[in-house]
Amino acid sequence: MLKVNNISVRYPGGERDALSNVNVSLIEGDFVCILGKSGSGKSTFIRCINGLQKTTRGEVLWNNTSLSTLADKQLMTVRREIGMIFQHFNLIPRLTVFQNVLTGTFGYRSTFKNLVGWFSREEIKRAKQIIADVELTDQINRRVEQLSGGQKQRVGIARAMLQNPKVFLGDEPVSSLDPGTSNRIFTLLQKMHNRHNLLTIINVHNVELAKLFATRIIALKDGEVIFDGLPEAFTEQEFHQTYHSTSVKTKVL
Ligand SMILES: Nc1ncnc2c1ncn2[C@@H]1O[C@H](COP(=O)(O)OP(=O)(O)OP(=O)(O)O)[C@@H](O)[C@H]1O
Repeated sequence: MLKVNNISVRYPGGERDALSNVNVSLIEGDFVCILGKSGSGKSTFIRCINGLQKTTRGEVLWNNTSLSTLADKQLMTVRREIGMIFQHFNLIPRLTVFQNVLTGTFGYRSTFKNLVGWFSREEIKRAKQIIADVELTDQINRRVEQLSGGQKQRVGIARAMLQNPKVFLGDEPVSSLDPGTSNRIFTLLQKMHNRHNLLTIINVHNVELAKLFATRIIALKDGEVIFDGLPEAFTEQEFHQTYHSTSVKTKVL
């Protein structure tokens, strides 16, 4: 489904590669957590996967099609199948839960319909169902700026789900949330993941969460993959290598 083929990224003016020779193949059903210290390349990796960041070398293939060969419009079609959630939620604060969730349909609609805010009966029904799935029915008409962080992330998840995605990408979606709320958000992500047989890829700083929820862990260090395997194989030693040690030793299981 997703093949990351020996990619490297060097930002303009950068002294070293932000990502270096990364090779990964992922399929639907994989729930992948990306671990690594700040600056190890996690966000750059996510941005390469959805085509927001061009690679300096190598290529990202979705179902055997290289992102680098796609025109902007085709890239938008690929992105429509990728639901994104963000650390700072990226919602429209003055709009309600319902209105924010409905923006998840925008990739499928004409600019005119988006501008005038016309939604079909089917879109409205689905939005209400998904809001119920994330347990926010009682908040549906509240402005998003009045919600807690955990509730905002639920809105983010609902908006992404309305896109009908095949892939769920999260760039540190629980970094600003407390441990209990983070756990509940991951539980919800896992529920959506299993129900729709998604490919889920989440950057996370919390190793415990990764070990609890991921089916596969990838650890980055200085832009290189130093671990790729099952959560139970990510032991104290791998933890130390990822977050403390200066030497880079790859372990792919
Ligand atoms: N737009 C940019 N221009 C130049 N350098 C960048 C840019 N974005 C990231 N970098 C550099 O690339 C490297 C990887 O950054 P990236 O944001 O991918 O790391 P990260 O693991 O996601 O970090 P964090 O956990 O702090 O979000 C870092 O050295 C960073 O300074």
